[in-house]
Amino acid sequence: MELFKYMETYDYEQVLFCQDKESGLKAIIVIHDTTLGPALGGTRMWMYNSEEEALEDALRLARGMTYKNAAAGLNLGGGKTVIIGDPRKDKNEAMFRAFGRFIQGLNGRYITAEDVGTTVADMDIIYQETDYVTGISPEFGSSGNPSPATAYGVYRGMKAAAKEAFGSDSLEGKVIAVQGVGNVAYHLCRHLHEEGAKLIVTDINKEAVARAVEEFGAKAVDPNDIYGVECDIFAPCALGGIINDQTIPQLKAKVIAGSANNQLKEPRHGDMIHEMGIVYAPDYVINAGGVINVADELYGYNRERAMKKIEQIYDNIEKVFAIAKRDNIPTYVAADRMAEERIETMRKARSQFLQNGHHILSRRRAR
Ligand SMILES: NC(=O)C1=CN([C@@H]2O[C@H](COP(=O)(O)OP(=O)(O)OC[C@H]3O[C@@H](n4cnc5c(N)ncnc54)[C@H](O)[C@@H]3O)[C@@H](O)[C@H]2O)C=CC1
Ligand SMILES: CC(C)CC(=O)C(=O)O
Repeated sequence: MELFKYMETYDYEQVLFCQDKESGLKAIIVIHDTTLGPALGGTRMWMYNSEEEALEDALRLARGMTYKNAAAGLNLGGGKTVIIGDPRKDKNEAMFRAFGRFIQGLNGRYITAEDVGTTVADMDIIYQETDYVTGISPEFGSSGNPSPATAYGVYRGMKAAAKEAFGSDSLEGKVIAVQGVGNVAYHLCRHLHEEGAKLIVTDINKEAVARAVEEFGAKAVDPNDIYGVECDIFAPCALGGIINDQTIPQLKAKVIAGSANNQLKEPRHGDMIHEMGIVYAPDYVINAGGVINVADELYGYNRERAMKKIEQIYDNIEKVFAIAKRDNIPTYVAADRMAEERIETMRKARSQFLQNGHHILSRRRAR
């Protein structure tokens, strides 16, 4: 990859490569855009096949956070970290302490939290070295694991998408195929089960599948079979890139609504599902519950306030559908438009010189 060319094309601000030999830390922090405020986005730990693959993932995820935070109405920019390694084997305290020091060095330009492969316990270690971490333990007055909040937001957004596709937002009796039943989807399945939906689940982790079968009466299928199952709604809740040339022809669902980041392999796949009449709830709009929850920590965490904002994901998804209809465009383009409009409006509103500029982190420091 020609990194600077790529950064220029998509307006990335900063890419940092961090290594610490003793602990084995190999991390890439990407800050995409800080127009709205400091960049907030989680840290993913994953067994990438190459450094190139890790860099590409970090770049895509960071840009997604700019759009996610803007669309959610947060005063935050977009960033993300990937740590190269196996989260089951390669973690150690020194690694997250070293990583925390790199974040502290950015002096608030980037704030981290959990993502795939990292946990509240990891964030607590990072917190030993930096103020700029969220999703830490409730004992520190924080919001803890963001996954239940993400799941609730996806549930709300899925209801809005169901209303668009079926004329009612009730999920009772709807058949919902869930790909990946990890941290987020476990809680999502609980909401869906409570509302009377019928669940079909898959995961490469057999224990996760067994839990969903036992607790929610879900039917299990093999990972490769999930795309083609007869269902009303497909909920991608594992990794990205799963709406692609191979999977689209298999889809039977009328709605795609799930937590995974970067669900469309390429933008043209968003066009393809649009032409098929599938109602697509754009990933970064529907899965913003977690970031809304952890962002509330910056004001002094208030669960009620955070949940109220997460409820609004229903309205945000409706807004996206309205823009898509108004401008006759696919929903993924409508979501980008909504986010870009907010960034541009705020860029203009905040363009005049201010001696002692105020931003979200100055509130945190004042406490
Ligand atoms: N945790 C959160 O609050 C947020 C998560 N997300 C996104 O949601 C997705 C899920 O996140 P988490 O639940 O936290 O991760 P997780 O790692 O707990 O769950 C993902 C599950 O997908 C399974 N999986 C992986 N590859 C699979 C495959 N090919 N087929 C079937 N299952 C597969 C894994 O075994 C795991 O159980 C990720 O894309 C993440 O970036 C987005 C916003 C917030
Ligand atoms: C706090 C996290 C849930 C934020 C993030 O990285 C995401 O939404 O993907």
